[in-house]
Amino acid sequence: MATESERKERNERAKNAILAMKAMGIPVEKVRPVLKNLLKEFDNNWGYIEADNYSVLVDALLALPQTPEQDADIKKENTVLAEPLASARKRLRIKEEGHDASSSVVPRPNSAGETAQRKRLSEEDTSQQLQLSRPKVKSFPDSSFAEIPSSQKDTKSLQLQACQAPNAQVSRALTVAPQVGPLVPLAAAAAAATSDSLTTNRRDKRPVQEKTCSLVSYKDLKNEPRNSPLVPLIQPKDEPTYDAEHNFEVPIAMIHPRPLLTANSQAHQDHSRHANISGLAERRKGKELCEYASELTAKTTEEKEDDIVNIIPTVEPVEKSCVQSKLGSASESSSNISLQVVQYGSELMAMGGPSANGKGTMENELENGEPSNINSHGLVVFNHDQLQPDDSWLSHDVNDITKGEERVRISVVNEVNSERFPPPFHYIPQNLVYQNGYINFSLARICDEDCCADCFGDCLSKSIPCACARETGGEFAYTLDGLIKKEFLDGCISMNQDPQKHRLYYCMDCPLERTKNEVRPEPCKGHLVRKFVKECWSKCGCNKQCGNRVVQRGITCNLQVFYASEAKGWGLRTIDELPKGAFVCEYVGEIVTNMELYDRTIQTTGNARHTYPVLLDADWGSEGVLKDEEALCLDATFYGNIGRFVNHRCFDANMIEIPVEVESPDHHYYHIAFFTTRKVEAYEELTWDYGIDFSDHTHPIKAFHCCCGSRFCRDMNRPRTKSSRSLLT
Ligand SMILES: C[S@@+](CC[C@H](N)C(=O)[O-])C[C@H]1O[C@@H](n2cnc3c(N)ncnc32)[C@H](O)[C@@H]1O
Repeated sequence: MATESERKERNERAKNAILAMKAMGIPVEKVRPVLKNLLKEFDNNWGYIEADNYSVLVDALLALPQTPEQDADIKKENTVLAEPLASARKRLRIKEEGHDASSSVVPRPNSAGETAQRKRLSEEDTSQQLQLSRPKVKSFPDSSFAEIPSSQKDTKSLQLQACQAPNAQVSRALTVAPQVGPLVPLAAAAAAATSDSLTTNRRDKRPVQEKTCSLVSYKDLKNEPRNSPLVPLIQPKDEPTYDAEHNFEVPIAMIHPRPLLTANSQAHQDHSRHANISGLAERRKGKELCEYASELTAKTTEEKEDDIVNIIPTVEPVEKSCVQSKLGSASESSSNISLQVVQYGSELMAMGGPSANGKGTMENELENGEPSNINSHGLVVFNHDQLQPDDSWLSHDVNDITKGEERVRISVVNEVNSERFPPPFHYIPQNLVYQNGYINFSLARICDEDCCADCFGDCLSKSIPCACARETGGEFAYTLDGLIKKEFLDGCISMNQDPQKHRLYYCMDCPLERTKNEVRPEPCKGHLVRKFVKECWSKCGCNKQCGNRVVQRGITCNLQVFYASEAKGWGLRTIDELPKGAFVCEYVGEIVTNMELYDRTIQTTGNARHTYPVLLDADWGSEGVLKDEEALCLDATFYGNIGRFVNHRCFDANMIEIPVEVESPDHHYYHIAFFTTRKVEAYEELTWDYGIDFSDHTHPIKAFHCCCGSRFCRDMNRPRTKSSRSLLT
């Protein structure tokens, strides 16, 4: 048994080794298994490992495969560490024979601790940093945004771009971005835009003569089964529920190392930069580094060999069913190590192949708390996927896809197939201006009658509603329980389900049509005028806990990203039961102008998986002629929140999108907030109606075949089940 002081000393030495490697740009998780094996190999003799600035360790690490090809070669071996260990042993032998030939084997670190190879790496890093802040999408053939009439025909104001079904093998095409300039946070955009903003106009609207939209009642509704009166909403049939028992613990977040050796990944670059600027991420990394170090040394002793992986509990449990399904087959996974190459656009990236339970071994290990690949000596043999230098950027944190950006953790599970993570994107908790969108958050634009400067505490507790309730007819939209009021909610549901009963505005000069054809735009197809919720904000006197501040407080429900089905791909579900009218999350993305969206769309490849830009047109009708920079939408393809995982359900979705005004009285910009349309069971999938017109065959981009499972499904070409066929007859 090691004494306490020996253990401490080992911890210290392991930490130093890891830090030394980290300083050279080698991530912790790459160092860990190699160091572990070296210690085993050298009978815990640290002297060998520390000699010559850890030269044995450096050599072993540099001998690891750096490319998928090398990887594939070494894959023939049973253990990927065989070669580095052999090389380390050879070095040691040479050393013991008195010939330090390290420089002829691998270039030694120079005084700055940098080998030629590492120097090349850091040069690559720098050149990547000089590239762009956002990825470019390849072109969608014939993908004119202008030709997106589906939601218009459906009378919903959400403009959705079709994207490829997620079960397609080739997903999105993230490549190096065009030089479009940095993202501008909303506050910065606002600051830059305040010079002309001093106005007391309630909405900063244009003069009356500019008003060019006229109120026209909606006719010409096509073919949808929406004439039916409001029907009681039904339980979705395709959304699994689980016997939830919250008594399992999951390991702490995976570390996201500084990426190495990526040839062409802009998203990779962004990912690491994003992680670096996050104080929380840094703190986590520091914590994990120490944990890795102590875990490593603790496990190199005889007495700990059987206990290779520590389970570090986190605060968030996952449901029993998920974990149980993995536990069942974890032990089989060690024999099933394969390399799967997945194409992302033009880039080939190696990803961990599935284990017997359909999951990567690392994932099994992390989630089960069991090392999935322990050899006869009790050593952890890391699979290729765990050692791939360039797949780290692909990895979402399965324990918290938000990476600490939200108040709650949101885990990722896949109980269906071996897809480990959703495609990469940057998690942002709030909308960010991409570039040209004009958004002005100046206090001066909010006049006194548009806020409740004299309020104190909680506006909802007052007998007379404050000024902020005026937008919603003098009554607050929220109940004391923080739910959206039934009448308000039912009004919104009815607008979606029965649009013909509601007003449509037709722009004289529609921004959407302008993007399609600037010279000769087609007539406006019409926009629904939606009801807004107005929340109290910073110019109000109430406090942050005021009941009229719900959306701005962010996500509070326990949610989970899960693999919904092969047909639909990833989805979002609630872990707890939710009452009707509960705020779930916002749809967050980059705020782009319709012109910018159009440019993006025409750069997108035909087979890219594209998330759905959502048009912010809820108040276009009352705004006169909108300038390009005022006609906005949200694109969550590259930057988004969990809202991007919400799948579509025709007609009776359990969530609805409601426009919420928070910082700006200007309804060009607002928040799109999802509220439940009914009680939602624990582990039920959360869905919303995208408003797609599946019968619109003139659309240049084919919509997915809807597998929503609703008896009101509008997609006549959907894959039919027996029961849905019988419903039609
Ligand atoms: C906004 S994304 C939703 C998240 C997506 N499932 C994923 O894996 O990232 C929209 C895409 O999800 C898929 N999808 C959403 N709802 C669907 C449905 N009812 N039936 C089939 N596919 C659906 C389609 O591929 C669609 O293009």
